[in-house]
Amino acid sequence: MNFKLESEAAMTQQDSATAQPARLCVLKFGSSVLRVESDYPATALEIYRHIRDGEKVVAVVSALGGETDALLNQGMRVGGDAPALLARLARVGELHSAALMALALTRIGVRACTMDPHEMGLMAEGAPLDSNLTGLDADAILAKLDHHEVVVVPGFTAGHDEYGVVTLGRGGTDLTAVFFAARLGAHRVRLIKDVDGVYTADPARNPLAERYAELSYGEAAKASAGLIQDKAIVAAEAQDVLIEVAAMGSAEATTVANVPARSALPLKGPKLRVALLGCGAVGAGVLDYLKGRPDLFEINPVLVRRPHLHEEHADFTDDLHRALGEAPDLVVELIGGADEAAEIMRSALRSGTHVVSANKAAIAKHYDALHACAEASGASLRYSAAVGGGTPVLEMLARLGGSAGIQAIEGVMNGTGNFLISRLSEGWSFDEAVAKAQELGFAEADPAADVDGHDVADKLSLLVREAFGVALPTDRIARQSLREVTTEQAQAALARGEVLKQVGRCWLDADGRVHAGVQIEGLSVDHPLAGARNEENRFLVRDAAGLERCLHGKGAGRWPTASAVFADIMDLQRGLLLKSAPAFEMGEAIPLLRTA
Ligand SMILES: NC(=O)c1ccc[n+]([C@@H]2O[C@H](COP(=O)([O-])OP(=O)(O)OC[C@H]3O[C@@H](n4cnc5c(N)ncnc54)[C@H](O)[C@@H]3O)[C@@H](O)[C@H]2O)c1
Ligand SMILES: N[C@@H](CCO)C(=O)O
Repeated sequence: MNFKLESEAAMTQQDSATAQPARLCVLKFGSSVLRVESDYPATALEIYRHIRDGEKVVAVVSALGGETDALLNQGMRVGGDAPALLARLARVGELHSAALMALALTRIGVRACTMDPHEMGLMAEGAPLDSNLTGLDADAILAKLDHHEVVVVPGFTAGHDEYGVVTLGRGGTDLTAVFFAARLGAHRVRLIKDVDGVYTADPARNPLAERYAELSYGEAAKASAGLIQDKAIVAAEAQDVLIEVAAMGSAEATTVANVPARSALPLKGPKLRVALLGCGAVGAGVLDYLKGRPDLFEINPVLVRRPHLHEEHADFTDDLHRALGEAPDLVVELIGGADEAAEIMRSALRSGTHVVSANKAAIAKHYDALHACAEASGASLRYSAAVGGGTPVLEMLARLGGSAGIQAIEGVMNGTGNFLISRLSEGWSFDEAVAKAQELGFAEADPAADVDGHDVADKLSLLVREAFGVALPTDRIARQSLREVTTEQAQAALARGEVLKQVGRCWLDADGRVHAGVQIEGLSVDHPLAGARNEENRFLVRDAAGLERCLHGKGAGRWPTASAVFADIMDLQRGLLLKSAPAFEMGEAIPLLRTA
């Protein structure tokens, strides 16, 4: 059987840049959320949420909490009061933070870079410690966004004709974010803080303080009392940039725009009780993320095979009934395997419990039964990580929907397989490479599923469902095993200017029939899939108009996969919260009285 598309050449030659440009979103993370080094992973998740929604992100970051003061104090101690030199020193905190943020994003498989002010043509005028932004080379940023999902920008600092570099005054990262939104045409900036909006008074000190849903720039300047930098509010009004003030992971925000003040209805729901089943490569990452939000989740004892191997025995169990507890709101299934896992998910869904899973084997095999149970009870079933790990390909298909008329999907969609081929071409033996993939947490419990193409076939079966709406069982998808690849073949391909790849492909033919297959192919080095390294996944999605979209990410491993699972959990949490307060969107226009 020939799996190649007739029009493959045309498909692969087309530049992904010809597809619809992604929406751009400017997010700002201040030192109220970047307090310590361990805050970077949670912040990376917040950015990932926007990428899943199909946006490109400019993430503007502050220094870690306390670092700017520490630098300024150090400067004063060592050399006294020389503003231009202090500005050079103080900005180091933001440069440091931007690099850490880009690294945290890379860990979960997001293509991120950071740029220094001189690389972005970011210029300011004024006093060295209190300058105002005047120029930006927007094309330089947009060019970076062609090949990255995120550009991380150090806030608070810019170049200066006289002083070389300067800072923008305390809270200056807000100003950087507003300026970038205006110059990049985003017209909206989301400032992520440790509060979920602007209140009539500091809610940490005054429990009677009320949150604004919306307020004008002038009101914001009065009410925010330093929460938003004053210069940033003035710049936003002048440049017609809408400001949102929001907490991490929140559905809510206070909007600052040219609108009258309006109060927000309280939006508080009970914590979700989570039953986590499995604490292996992926489950341990998800547990870490869940524990990071004790304000949102209560966790039942986690299901594992050998509780005594875990440090806190009491929090683990090998008893499924104990793990499920009385009535969890959500079951997170990460035990793997097709039938037992599917039975657990079916039973949960039947009783109205929401389910999040990464298990392509179970969902591909029991797709109809699982969805029928969810539909009957109204419970949600989410499985973003089942295809692509942290690469949000299912979300892309859902966004394109029926209207785009997807014609074909091809991809490198097994991290283990790609890792194996990469190692073989470096001269490793097959067994050494498999053992390493297992050690790194990429491989399935039985790595034969990765090696013989079964895992890719499960993923294709799910892609076919989501893209074409038809059933194509895994066992009807022909596949070629990686066992057929030798070190010599991998190296010979490289010598010919090709790379071997395990390619999964599904497509609609002219009669509307769906085909799919998995095969090992030599791709020329300039093929869009050829550059996928190690556990990376890449997908090419072509629609009826011939437009092609290329999606990159990490397809396997703890953090990319756990990030996708946790993003499903957070989407569900936000959805339930909004559902529990249907009046939220329609909060009344009530002028607020200051309570302090
Ligand atoms: N590892 C990845 O990179 C990755 C990526 C995407 C999707 N997935 C999917 O995520 C799921 C979990 O994968 P993983 O890599 O974490 O697997 P894993 O083997 O590392 O972890 C599974 C855990 O579940 C436990 N378990 C299995 N059956 C159990 C049972 N009956 N009772 C108690 N404990 C049980 C195992 O002991 C193990 O600790 C699988 O469905 C896999 O296909 C994994
Ligand atoms: N074993 C799978 C996990 C992600 O689905 C892989 O290597 O791609």
